[in-house]
Amino acid sequence: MSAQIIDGKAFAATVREKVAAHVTRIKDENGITPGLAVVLVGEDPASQVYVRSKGKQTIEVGMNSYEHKLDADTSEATLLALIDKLNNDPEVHGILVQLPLPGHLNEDLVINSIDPAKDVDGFHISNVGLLGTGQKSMVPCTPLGCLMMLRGHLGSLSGLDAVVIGRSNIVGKPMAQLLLGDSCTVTIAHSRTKDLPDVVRRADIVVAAVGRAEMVPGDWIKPGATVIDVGINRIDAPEKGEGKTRLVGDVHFDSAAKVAGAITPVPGGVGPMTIACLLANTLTACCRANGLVEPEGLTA
Ligand SMILES: Nc1nc2c(c(=O)[nH]1)N[C@@H](CN(C=O)c1ccc(C(=O)N[C@@H](CCC(=O)O)C(=O)O)cc1)CN2
Repeated sequence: MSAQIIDGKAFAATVREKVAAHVTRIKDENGITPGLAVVLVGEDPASQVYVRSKGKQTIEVGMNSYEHKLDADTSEATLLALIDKLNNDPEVHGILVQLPLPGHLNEDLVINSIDPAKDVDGFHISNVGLLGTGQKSMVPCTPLGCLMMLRGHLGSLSGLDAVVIGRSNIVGKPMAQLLLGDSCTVTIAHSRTKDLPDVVRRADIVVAAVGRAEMVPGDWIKPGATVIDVGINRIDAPEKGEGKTRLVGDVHFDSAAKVAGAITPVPGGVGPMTIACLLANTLTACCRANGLVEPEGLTA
């Protein structure tokens, strides 16, 4: 293995430290405590873990955490009424509805009912439009975390060839916008892209966000490229014992690490940055709502 490992846990710890320091300052100087409301509908086990972790980390950086756990059969009207209440609560600066939602709920409708200024996920159509036009917005947490790690590792991204594999609204599209904002030449590749291996081989930066275990092998990677693996896929691991599983990314780590200049691991890469950036976004939303100076280096 020759690639440098980009340690997402260490990056996330630094982000949380910066957030905590700024939270202390605005509490002391302005008497304001940022508050994050997280809404979970249903009992999806992974979502329960993420929501618990979000609540714990919110409190650890000194912010207020408000958790709303609703039954899986909650009606759309009930969920929208809760969001309306949170939109109008001055103690709540950030609102997040954990995804995925149960199938009977219209995800777009729910997300677009959140006050864009409190939309710490950056999924509201207003924030999508602001980001796409290079204006100040709330930036989706996972792509923001990827950008912070790329900047931290490479310094300037200007002029680099970047390929984003995956075109989801949550990761692929906003990631491409952020890379463009940092003056990369950006290609968005997806399941219909012709000659995907050749497209990836041209890239100085590869962001893999397709959700297919180990889909990108090392021989697709340009020597020295920086590889950011967004995928979190659970696969069988018979080598660990019967019925055991392990997490892998969208990139085949062992072969890619032999060629890349740097690579994020799974777990311990992009994932921890997602929650750290949620805390950063909540702080940013609080500062904007109160006309306070925004913390430096915590947004795009
Ligand atoms: N409203 C939202 N819903 C979802 C988002 C989101 O950003 N906003 N992202 C994902 C889930 N997610 C946060 O919500 C998330 C996923 C993974 C991790 C993480 O730290 N992963 C670890 C591995 C965890 C494990 O062992 O299973 C890692 O990669 O090291 C954090 C947050 C979907 N929903």
